[in-house]
Amino acid sequence: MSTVQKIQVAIVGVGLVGSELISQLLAVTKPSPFQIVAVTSSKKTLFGASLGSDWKSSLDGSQTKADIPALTTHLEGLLPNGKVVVVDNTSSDDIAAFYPRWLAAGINVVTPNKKAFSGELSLYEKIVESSKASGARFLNESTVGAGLPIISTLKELVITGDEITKIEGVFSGTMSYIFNQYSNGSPEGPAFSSVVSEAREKGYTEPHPADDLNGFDVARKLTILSRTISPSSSITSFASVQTASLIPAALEGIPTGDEFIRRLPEFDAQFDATRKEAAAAKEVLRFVGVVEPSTGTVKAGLERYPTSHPFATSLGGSDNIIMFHTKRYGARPLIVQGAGAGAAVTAMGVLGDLFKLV
Ligand SMILES: NC(=O)C1=CN([C@@H]2O[C@H](COP(=O)(O)OP(=O)(O)OC[C@H]3O[C@@H](n4cnc5c(N)ncnc54)[C@H](OP(=O)(O)O)[C@@H]3O)[C@@H](O)[C@H]2O)C=CC1
Ligand SMILES: N[C@@H](CC=O)C(=O)O
Ligand code: NA
Repeated sequence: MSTVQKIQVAIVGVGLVGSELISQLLAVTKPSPFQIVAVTSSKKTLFGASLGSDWKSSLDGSQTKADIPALTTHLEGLLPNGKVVVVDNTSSDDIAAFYPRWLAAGINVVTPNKKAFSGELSLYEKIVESSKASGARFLNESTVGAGLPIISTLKELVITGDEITKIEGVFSGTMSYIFNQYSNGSPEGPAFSSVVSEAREKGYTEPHPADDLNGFDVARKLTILSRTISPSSSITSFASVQTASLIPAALEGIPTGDEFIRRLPEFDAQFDATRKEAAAAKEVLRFVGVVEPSTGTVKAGLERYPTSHPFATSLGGSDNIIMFHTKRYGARPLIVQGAGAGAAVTAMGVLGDLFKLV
């Protein structure tokens, strides 16, 4: 009788999403197709195939320092036993830079980290080439819309020959939460800084919330979508996306999220004036993104919508709403909506990608 080989999973990054992913992996119905072979924080690594719910204390007690090149060598040694996958749950450029090496070696990559797919085109091209050469896959569903089926839907539209005319929507769970709370047509409401803090406490923001408020997180998602439509998309990096930042000039470049959040209340009056202006016109504020391949338009910014518009009436919590306008779907776009941030839904998207390797 042949034994089914388990997929050997190495987890890099055990913050909100990484910890939740481990919980979801440990809860997969037995016999699980997965075996966790390594867990790495920014400081330590734990090797071993018998991780249980006490993995955090085991990792804390590990004497093995975090060392990605050493982890890579270890994983290469496991390839003869069956498929190996690295799950990158960091937001690190340094970890993203390892993807071409992993893929070239035959190690699959699954990740919610947007950096590799939205940064310099040369890194993205190396990733695509390395994957093609070895057959190892990179899967990144949770990079856009967290667990919502955005990347998989787009890939299916493209591969079946539909023509994407426009993708538009609310792509940031943080921005969605902030403006759903902050701007509902009334001139009064909570302070801007307080809703930003709430979004952070709920686990929606990037490790540094400025990466959400400057629009870069949305610009990265739009870059990923553009490259998914066409790997030869002309976007050289997310930095070339037309993006309107919400960060007051005096708060640019603040190194830590804590200090950024502490100083934000200084600018509440400025944001309040924008809310009042919108309310006076019976409009709400929403941070939206657009990709229009035919014109090469890729842009993200704060827009005003009538209080009757679906962006005003149908969004709650951290909802994303993404509308795919295509030739086949004609005048009525294909719409995907739901929570677009948070540990549970993001880890679910990552786990869903892992199942695609089974
Ligand atoms: N939260 C969400 O709703 C969503 C998140 N994502 C993406 O998921 C990823 C993780 O987000 P989240 O869990 O919220 O962020 P966290 O900040 O909670 O977790 C990130 C973790 O990565 C660790 N880390 C950083 N560098 C390294 C390294 N070199 N080696 C190993 N570990 C490292 C950090 O450790 P340390 O603290 O020690 O530096 C931290 O624990 C990000 O890329 C984010 O953009 C995507 C969709 C939604
Ligand atoms: N910070 C991001 C997390 C998901 O990508 C967001 O708010 O959407
Ligand atoms: Na998604």
